[in-house]
Amino acid sequence: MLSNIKVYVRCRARNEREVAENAGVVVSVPSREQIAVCSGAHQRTYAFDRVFGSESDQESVFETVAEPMLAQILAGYNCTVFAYGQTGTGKTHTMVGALGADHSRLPTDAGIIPRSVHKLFERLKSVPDYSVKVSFIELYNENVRDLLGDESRPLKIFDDAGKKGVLVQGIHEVYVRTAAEGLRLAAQGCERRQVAGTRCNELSSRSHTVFSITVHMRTQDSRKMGGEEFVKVGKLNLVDLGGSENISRSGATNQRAKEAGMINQSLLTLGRVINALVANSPHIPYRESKLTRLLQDSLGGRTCTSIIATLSPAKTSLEETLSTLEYAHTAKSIRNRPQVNEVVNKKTLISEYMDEIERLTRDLNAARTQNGVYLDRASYEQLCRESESRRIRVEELEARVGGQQDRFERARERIDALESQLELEQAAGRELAAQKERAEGRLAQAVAETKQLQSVLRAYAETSADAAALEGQLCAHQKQRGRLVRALDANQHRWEHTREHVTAFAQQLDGSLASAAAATSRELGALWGAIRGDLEAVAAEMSRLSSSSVAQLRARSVESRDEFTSRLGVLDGGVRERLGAVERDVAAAFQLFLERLSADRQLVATLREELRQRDDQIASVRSELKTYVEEALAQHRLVLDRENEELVGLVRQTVEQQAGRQKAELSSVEEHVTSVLGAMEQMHHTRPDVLAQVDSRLADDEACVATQSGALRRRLDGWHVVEWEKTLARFRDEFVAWDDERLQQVEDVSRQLCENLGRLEACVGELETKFRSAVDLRVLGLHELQTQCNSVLRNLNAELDEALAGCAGLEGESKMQETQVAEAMARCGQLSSAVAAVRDDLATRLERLEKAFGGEKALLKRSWNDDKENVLPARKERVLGVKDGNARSVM
Ligand SMILES: Nc1ncnc2c1ncn2[C@@H]1O[C@H](COP(=O)(O)OP(=O)(O)OP(=O)(O)O)[C@@H](O)[C@H]1O
Repeated sequence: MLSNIKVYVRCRARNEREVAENAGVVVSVPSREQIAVCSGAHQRTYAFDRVFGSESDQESVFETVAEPMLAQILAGYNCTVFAYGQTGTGKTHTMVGALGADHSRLPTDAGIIPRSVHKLFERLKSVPDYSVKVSFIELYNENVRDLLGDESRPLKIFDDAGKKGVLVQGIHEVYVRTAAEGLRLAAQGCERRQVAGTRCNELSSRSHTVFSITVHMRTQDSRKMGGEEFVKVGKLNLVDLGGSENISRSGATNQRAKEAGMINQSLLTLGRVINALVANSPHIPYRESKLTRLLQDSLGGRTCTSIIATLSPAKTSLEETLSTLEYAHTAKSIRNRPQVNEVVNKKTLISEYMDEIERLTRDLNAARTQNGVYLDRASYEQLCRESESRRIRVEELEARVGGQQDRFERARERIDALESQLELEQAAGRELAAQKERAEGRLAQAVAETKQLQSVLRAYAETSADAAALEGQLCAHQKQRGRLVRALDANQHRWEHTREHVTAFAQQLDGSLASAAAATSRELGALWGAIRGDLEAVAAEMSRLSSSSVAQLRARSVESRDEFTSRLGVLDGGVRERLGAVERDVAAAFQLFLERLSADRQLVATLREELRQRDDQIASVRSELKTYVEEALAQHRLVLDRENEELVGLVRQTVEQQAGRQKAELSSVEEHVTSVLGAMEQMHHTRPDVLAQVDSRLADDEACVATQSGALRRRLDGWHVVEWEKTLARFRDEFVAWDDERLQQVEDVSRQLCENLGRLEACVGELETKFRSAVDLRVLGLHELQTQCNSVLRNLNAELDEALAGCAGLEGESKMQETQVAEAMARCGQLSSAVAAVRDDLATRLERLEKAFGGEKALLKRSWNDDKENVLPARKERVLGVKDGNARSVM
């Protein structure tokens, strides 16, 4: 039945290079079966069996493309999946993907090959008897190379006329019993594959590869086959084509350009084959390239085929994308005629065995007729293949040992890295310890300062009694000072009073003087009136009297004058007396005032002296207090120094103890590392021994083979053919058993090595964990210490703040007291200067009064003397003249 080959498209997301180039996206997936490409203003849409966008994962691709094929393989069909596309679009990712280190499990990114192997073995669980073999070849520069066998020998492709297919001569097909084995071989083949970095792909495949899985299944179908047993064969070819590459764009040169040229050439032929198939051309150019020869059966043949075309969405790959889509679209029209492979029944098998016996008989005859061991070509080739297989096995084991050596090296490198990390950690630890020491130093300093402050506070507290006493003294002095100030105030009062008194006295004096002057002028007026009356009476009498009586009158006048003189004398005496009394009063008042003044002066001097004494006392108390505090501070500083030293010693001791502990831990870790390194070294040294052991075992094997073949040769002489057949069969069995045993031994050695490595890795892991936990523990310890230090520092700071606040309060109080004292002193000074000013003012006023009084007294005296000397005689003369005139007129 004809069926079209299935074509799928997978478009990945933009890769890093395309993102860096800011390449636009020209591909979109409108539906599960369609893909659209924008080419300028045009958009082209292509339909396929399924389109996978960038979001689709490996599992969905496998489930859609490859999983359905597994059922067909188990039904006895040949199936092929191949990936086609521009370089770097994800062919290898789709076909191989991730293989992982543990081949018994599938990584998430596992591609079609590993998933097919796993799924196949899962499905085969229901098949009673089966065998699975895999092969892996690559087509590199038009040479077929065996990726599981000898790569250096190119394989030949020839047509298998009987089976109507293409055979690869000498291909190494390895039987696998588990999926893990299949994956291991796939990984081994991938490692051997030709890859190189190009501008488009860092790990570009430079070849086409075919990974084939062949399944033989023994089944029994009573209905169809008449109960006969038969063997069914199915085959899955998984092809990862090399990427088509625009050499001018990829910038490939030399070897890379040659590889790209070869890949492009074979892909071109593939395209021509596809076109010819689609066009139903009578000639299909399969033989034009080895690729098309290998894929001959998959393209237009009896195989179920699927193609996955891979694309980049970037605008920069538009040309290649369109070309790939055209290619894939054309391939959709290829029609295959899938057929079940021929089943092999028992008869066929017997006839195959007969052929084998015949071949062996030919060997026997050849051995009989010639000296030495002679085999026919097929047996020889079989033996060669077996020997080659053993050689490959040895190579594999060597590679495994090499791999293990690499792992050893890596483990050693890890240990080196761990050691250097350890050193770094140690340095970091040292740095941390130094930091801790510094922090502790700061802490110690803070503690010392705090203690100092505390001791100062204690000193304050301890000396509080003395300070209180001193404060009491200070208070007493201040009270005394207050008293003095009050006394000064009282004194000022008294001064005020005295001043008022002096003013009143001066006014009184003024009044007395004024009344004395008024009395004197009154008396003088009365005297003058009396004299005038007398003179007028004398003049009247003189005018009446005769001149005779002039003498009489003259006598009377003399009498009057005498009387007047005596009356004047009386008046003078009275005035003098009054003036003397005033003078006495003034002198007494002055005396009193001076006495009071001197008493006040004395009082002021006493007060001043007292004030000075108080000030001296305050100063002495203050200096005493200062000395006391200084002494207390010095004492406490000594105590603090001692405590500080003790604390530093304690901290140092703790740090040393901790450092010792850490050192011990580190040295134990180092010892552990050294022991592990020693063990590794030992293993490293014993590795050649193990290899030598393997070699010697192999040599033994070879010797054994030689012995066996000698024995065989000896036995062959004279043996009957039937016996020979039996012996040969036995020998084969023995050989297989012996070979298995040897392989087992080698595998044991290898397992042992693996176990050692595992132990070593566990040891390294343990060491690493231990080291990490030690480091973590240390870091934790340091963190705790830091937290403790921080909290202690915080507490100390709080205490310090409190202490400082207390000190500030005390200082404030003391300053306030000092200010009060200073203010009081300033007030005293002001008062004393005010007192001095008042005193000076009073003295000036007294002086001025004295001067005024003295001037007035002198003026009064002068005017009195003047009057007495000038005015009174003139008046007297005038009176006498008037008296004389009167007397004359009388006469
Ligand atoms: N669908 C995808 N999802 C995630 N990564 C992808 C996808 N397709 C390709 N890649 C990544 O792109 C890079 C190139 O892919 P890959 O090697 O499979 O390309 P290629 O077509 O095989 O190239 P070449 O032809 O040069 O060998 C790889 O790193 C691969 O992991």
